[in-house]
Amino acid sequence: MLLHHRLLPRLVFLPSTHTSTSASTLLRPPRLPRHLSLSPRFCALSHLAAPQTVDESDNEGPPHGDVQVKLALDRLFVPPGATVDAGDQEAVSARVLKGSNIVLGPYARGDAQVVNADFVKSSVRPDDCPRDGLPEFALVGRSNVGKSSLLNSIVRRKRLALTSKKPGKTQCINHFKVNDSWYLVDLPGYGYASAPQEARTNWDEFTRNYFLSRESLVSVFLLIDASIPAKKIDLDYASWLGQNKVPMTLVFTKCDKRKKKKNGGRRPEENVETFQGLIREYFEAAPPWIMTSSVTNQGRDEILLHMSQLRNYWLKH
Ligand SMILES: Nc1nc2c(ncn2[C@@H]2O[C@H](COP(=O)(O)OP(=O)(O)OP(=O)(O)O)[C@@H](O)[C@H]2O)c(=O)[nH]1
Ligand SMILES: [Mg+2]
Repeated sequence: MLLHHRLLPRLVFLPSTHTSTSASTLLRPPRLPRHLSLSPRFCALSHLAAPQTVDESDNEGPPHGDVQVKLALDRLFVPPGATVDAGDQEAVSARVLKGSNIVLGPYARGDAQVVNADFVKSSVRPDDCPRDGLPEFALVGRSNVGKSSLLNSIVRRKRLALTSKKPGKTQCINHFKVNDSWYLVDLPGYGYASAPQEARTNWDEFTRNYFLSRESLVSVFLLIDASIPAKKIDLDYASWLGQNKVPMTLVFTKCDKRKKKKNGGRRPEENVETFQGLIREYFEAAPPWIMTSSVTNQGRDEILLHMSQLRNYWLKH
């Protein structure tokens, strides 16, 4: 079993019981086999979250009283080691990171600042990646979604990772070491329509092999462009990560883009809400998500705190 699977308790898929609407049918990821629903290993950690009921009655009538508390808590990501008291919603909401559903737990400590960051190497095969076993986070998403820009924003450097207006800029698995103790990994994007089919498939396979084989991978950060409506390819990617039990955080990018007309008439917050609604149908519990902008640095400190708690938990277990 890969070490990083220990961070999975809240990222288990659930086959959807909802009836389809026309919008969600268009974007619906493939149905998941039943055996991927909650396993005993994950149940052992279910005290971390309020219990969830998934029968059809959940859809009947407006939530009220205890039910409302329960539904709200179900939408939070409660990190390993944290407990949530369903009767103390105020205390819980004080621990939720701004622009996210991520609750700050006991593993978030004072190591969430970037002191130094260096490019280490580009690898063309998962086997070529650094072998020092330090924990790492991989940034993946459609070409041009802003992976390299987010990396630069996180480490407060303008050009540590190369960015471009043209999709397809990043090639290979690029490792950047932060504070001499953990890695940020910049990856090639998926879904670049102008790339030759063969090259596109190879990069995709290459990235997915890395996710499946890399023992020091703490979590994948799947970037979604919040300035445009939800794309099926992103839901499919999230679905694939879930089916393969790869821990993930959804990172919404370009949240500074507010020109309604240019962005199909919808604000980033609306696109984020829609994406979450679609993804909720397939997860037993909400995956962690966070809103960011590499232009305003929105979400930068919050991402660092989230990474810190995941890393500290990973190192201790
Ligand atoms: N407004 C805005 N633009 C952004 C943001 N992040 C990235 N961009 C722009 O989006 C374009 C692509 O950014 P990159 O960081 O190169 O994207 P990438 O995902 O690394 O792309 P590939 O390496 O080609 O897969 C660049 O023109 C960036 O300036 C953001 O948060 N807000
Ligand atoms: Mg890039």
